[in-house]
Order: sequence, then C-alpha cells, then structure tokens
Amino acid sequence: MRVGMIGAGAIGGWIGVRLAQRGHDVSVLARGETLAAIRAHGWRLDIAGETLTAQVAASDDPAALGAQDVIVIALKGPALAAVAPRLAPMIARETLIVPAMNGVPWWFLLGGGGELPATALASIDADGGTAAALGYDQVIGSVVHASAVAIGPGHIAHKAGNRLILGEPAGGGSARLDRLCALFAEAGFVAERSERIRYEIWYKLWGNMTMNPISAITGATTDRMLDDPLVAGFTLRVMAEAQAIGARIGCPIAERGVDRMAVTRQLGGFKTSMLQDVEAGRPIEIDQLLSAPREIAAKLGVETPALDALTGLTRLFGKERGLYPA
Ligand SMILES: NC(=O)C1=CN([C@@H]2O[C@H](COP(=O)(O)OP(=O)(O)OC[C@H]3O[C@@H](n4cnc5c(N)ncnc54)[C@H](OP(=O)(O)O)[C@@H]3O)[C@@H](O)[C@H]2O)C=CC1
Ligand SMILES: CC(C)(CO)C(=O)C(=O)O
Repeated sequence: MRVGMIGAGAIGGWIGVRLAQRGHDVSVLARGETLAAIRAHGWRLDIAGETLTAQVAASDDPAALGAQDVIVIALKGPALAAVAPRLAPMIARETLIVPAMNGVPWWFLLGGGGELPATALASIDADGGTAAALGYDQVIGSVVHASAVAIGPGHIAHKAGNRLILGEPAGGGSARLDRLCALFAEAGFVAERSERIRYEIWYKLWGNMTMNPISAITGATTDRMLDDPLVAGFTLRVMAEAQAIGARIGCPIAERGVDRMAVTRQLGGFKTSMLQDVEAGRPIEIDQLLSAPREIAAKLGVETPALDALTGLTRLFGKERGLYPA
C-alpha cells in the first residue's frame, strides 16, 4: 500500500518506519536537516532494543511524492494550517487521511456532535483552509496512545505504548476502517477499531489539556504536578469542565469510570510533549488542546472558569517566549 507520512518526527517515524519495514511503499514529507538525514542514512527508529532503518522516498515537495492510498498526518498542531493546502498532489479521490495528532482535529464537529450541528472551529482552522484541503469524507480519526521522541534528525526513539485507536468520524464501522486497522495490526501496532472515535479523542484530550499546558508553564513532570495538592485540585476543576462539555457533544467520558488521573500517574513521571516543545523552543499546541474546547464550550453556553484561566496563562506564557502567535 502507498502510505504518505506527513512529518518525520516522533510519531511519524514510529509509524512510518514500521510500515516501511513491512514492505509498504512509504514516502515522507520532510524538510531541512531531517530530510537530509533520511536521504543520507535512511529513516531510523529505535524500538524494542533494536534500530530499524527504512529507505523511503523523502521530499519537501508533496508533488514529488504523488498520490497515496493513505496519508498519515503526524505534525504538531501549529504546523497543520500551512501544510494542509500543499498536500493536494498526495490526495486522490480514494486516499484515506489519518491525523495522528493530539487535541481537537479540524474535522471534529464537521459532522455535528451531540447538541451541536455541523460546526467549523475557528480556533483550530481560522480561515477554513484545513477543512477545504483535507475535508471530512476521506478522514479516518485516530488517537495515539504511545510516546516517542526524536533523538536526532530522522532518528526516533520509541518510549512506551503501542496503541492506535481508529474510527470513522461519524461513528459506526466501514470496510475502509477495517482495512486500515488491518494495515496497522499487520505492522505490529495494537490497532483498535472504535465506533466512537470522537469519544476516544475527547478522553485522550481530558489528560492532554491539563497535563500538557500545566507542565509547559511550570516545567514540572507529570508526577510532580499530580503530587501537588493545589495543582492536582486545579487539574480536577479543568477536567470537570471538559467532562461537562463532552457530555453535551456526544462524548460522555465520565461513563468510563476510570480515574483518569490515575491512568496518567501509571505512566510514571515524564515530560509531556508540550514541555519538550517548550524546552526545544518549538510552537506549542495551545489551540488544539485548550482554545478548541473553550470555543466548543462557548457554543454550548458552558461556563469554563478554570479552563479560561489555564488557557490565558498558557497563551501568555507562549506569547512571551515566541511559542504562540502574539
Ligand atoms: N511524541 C509523543 O510521544 C506523542 C505525540 N503525540 C502527538 O502527535 C503529533 C505529532 O507529534 P510529534 O511526532 O511528537 O512531533 P514532532 O515535533 O516530533 O514531529 C513533527 C514533525 O513535523 C515536521 N514538520 C513541521 N512542519 C513541516 C513542514 N512544513 N514540512 C515538513 N515537515 C514538517 C517537523 O519537522 P522539523 O523538525 O523540520 O520542524 C517534525 O519532524 C502531535 O499532535 C503530538 O501532540 C501524541 C502522543 C504522544
Ligand atoms: C504522553 C502524553 C499522554 C502526556 O500527556 C501525551 O500525549 C503527550 O505528551 O503529548
């Protein structure tokens, strides 16, 4: 199968190298020193005590990569708006578009959700350019439950987890979804087929929208945040607001009953990807994790004082460091 990876970083490498190793025709949109490294040394992934190296077609020009059966978008949120309109040469009528990203995706409410009708979210797709480029009908939603880090240009180290949840944006099942799950399962991923991928996205967001920004503004690892009673109490207040929003948009995450903070604590003490981005001086995913839930809450008339405070603090932190548009 022809698979186009958009982004050759931690998640892109964790997925792309493994698909290439299974004989799929993998190509990757990369740039700069990452592109040069992949062309010179192959695309490398350290996983399970070994280094996998994949020789793949790599370019910074989507037209050079051509039409794909599947594209997997493994960019950080702030990069998507500029890249999406350039991807047209890689997207044919039957191409499946799989965002492997955290946070609220551009398509999340394009088919409606709970009390809301079909809704575009300006906080993550201000001019509608991402939706115009990537649409809704060819999307398969996904949630990444794994962690990895780029240890050098074109060289990724897997850290933990192996789970990809995949689902049709409108819910239910389909033959194309089954084919996609089989593609990932055959390559060694735990590929879970979900009939409610929006719920799974919101459940992952429940953790990311607190742990990631709080770690970014404090510099703390997750264990230290959860061990601080005042910070843990604030976290719970933001989570309660996210739970109230979710209940109104078809994502009743509290029904799972699992102590979400305990799930995060089980991962041990680590730096979230947002803190890693702060330390690397990279733009941070504030809009996908915080601005979008706030926008949805406003459309529902849900008050979010704790989420408002966290968004304001994180946004100002990002602006002051050039990690978020001023
Ligand atoms: N890392 C993790 O453990 C996890 C990450 N996620 C989520 O997965 C998504 C991807 O994260 P992650 O892989 O960590 O991010 P990385 O920062 O490691 O990788 C993003 C890649 O996108 C590339 N990129 C950005 N803009 C362009 C462009 N215009 N053309 C070509 N390449 C471009 C970057 O290239 P360059 O280096 O040149 O900037 C970089 O290689 C995020 O939404 C993240 O929150 C989810 C779960 C865990
Ligand atoms: C590892 C985890 C779950 C922490 O929130 C994550 O998704 C991230 O760091 O972005």
